[in-house]
Amino acid sequence: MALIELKNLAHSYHPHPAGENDYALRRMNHSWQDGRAYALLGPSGCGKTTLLNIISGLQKPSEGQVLFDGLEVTALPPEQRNIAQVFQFPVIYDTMTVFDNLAFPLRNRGVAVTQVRRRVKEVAEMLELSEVLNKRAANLSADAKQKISLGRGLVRSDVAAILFDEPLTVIDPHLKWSLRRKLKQIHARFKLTMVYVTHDQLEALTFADQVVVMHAGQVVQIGSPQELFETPSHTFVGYFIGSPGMNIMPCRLGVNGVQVEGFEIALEPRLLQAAADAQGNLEVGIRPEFLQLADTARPGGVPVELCTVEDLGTYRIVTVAMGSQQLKIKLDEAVPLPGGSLRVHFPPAWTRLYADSHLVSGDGDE
Ligand SMILES: Nc1ncnc2c1ncn2[C@@H]1O[C@H](COP(=O)(O)OP(=O)(O)OP(=O)(O)O)[C@@H](O)[C@H]1O
Repeated sequence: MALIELKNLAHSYHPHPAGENDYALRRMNHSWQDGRAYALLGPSGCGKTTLLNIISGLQKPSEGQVLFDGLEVTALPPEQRNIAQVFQFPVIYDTMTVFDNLAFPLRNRGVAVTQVRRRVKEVAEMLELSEVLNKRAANLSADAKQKISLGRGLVRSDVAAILFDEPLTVIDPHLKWSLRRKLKQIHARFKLTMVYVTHDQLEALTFADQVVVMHAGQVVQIGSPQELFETPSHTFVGYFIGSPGMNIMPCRLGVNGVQVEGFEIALEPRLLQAAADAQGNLEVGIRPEFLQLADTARPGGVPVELCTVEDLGTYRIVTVAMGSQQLKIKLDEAVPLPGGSLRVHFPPAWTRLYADSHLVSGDGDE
């Protein structure tokens, strides 16, 4: 498995790009660690497939380099990159048995018969294909065929990386859940370098230990699911991750924090100085999970009007109006909805500040 480095990488499908908007991928520099599972997550058209194809060699970037373990592979085709790929739709040999399909990538490389058998059995067991190993692939369901495709991707242990392009698209929703978990277990067991493209946040957050969030041809954050949730480094990550997404409101600097429509929202003291130095349009952000709703008996907070309460089983989404702004609050079903006049409290530890969409950090590294 390999360390993947992207150096000054950019790609435009235009022969003569005139400006940033002509780039499907804007200039980026990243190192993706050996043995980790990365998910490329973002909405349609943000450049995920372009980036995956550049890593696999299906697409040559118009600028920059791709390195595997320090060796440049930018101009090499996929077959010379020692990678495995799994696509949206099954790529298998219908006339072969499941065993022969799984064995194919190993036999192709002259792996010894006993080793082929051992590895095929191991992968088949993990993907629950053991029962059908001797059946012809042609007679199986679409789900089973895609599992074979996944197995063919996972069967070699000597590949630099395994690249997945929305591999669970054709899978039945019920099975999707178990396959996502399986892939995670397989990763934990074999420590494979995996890059997985998806537009589904649940898929990315369950599968990956590092999620690469993309927006308009740029990587806006690489982090663990927890980091993306707790400290989105870009407002796009705040909106895109979480359900509902982060509450984000325009604000200006106040005395002990920021002001939104004349109401003061406190910031942590270490963030205050950075806030004073920040340039650009300021916005304050907080996740619906961290806002607290109270009645007037609790001192402090910002007065709000109740708009709607959506009951979603184990929790409720409460929408309140704070002046002309609307805020979403996620309340556990066990927490009673306060009555009378309502106030919302913004815990400073969970209140984030953004300048021109980028996180203002109070850690002195901004
Ligand atoms: N072969 C191509 N020629 C010209 N433009 C392209 C080509 N392939 C992709 N694009 C454009 O590049 C941008 C990024 O596309 P890409 O397919 O990489 O995004 P994506 O995030 O994978 O989206 P999706 O999930 O819809 O596949 C889009 O604006 C797309 O229209």
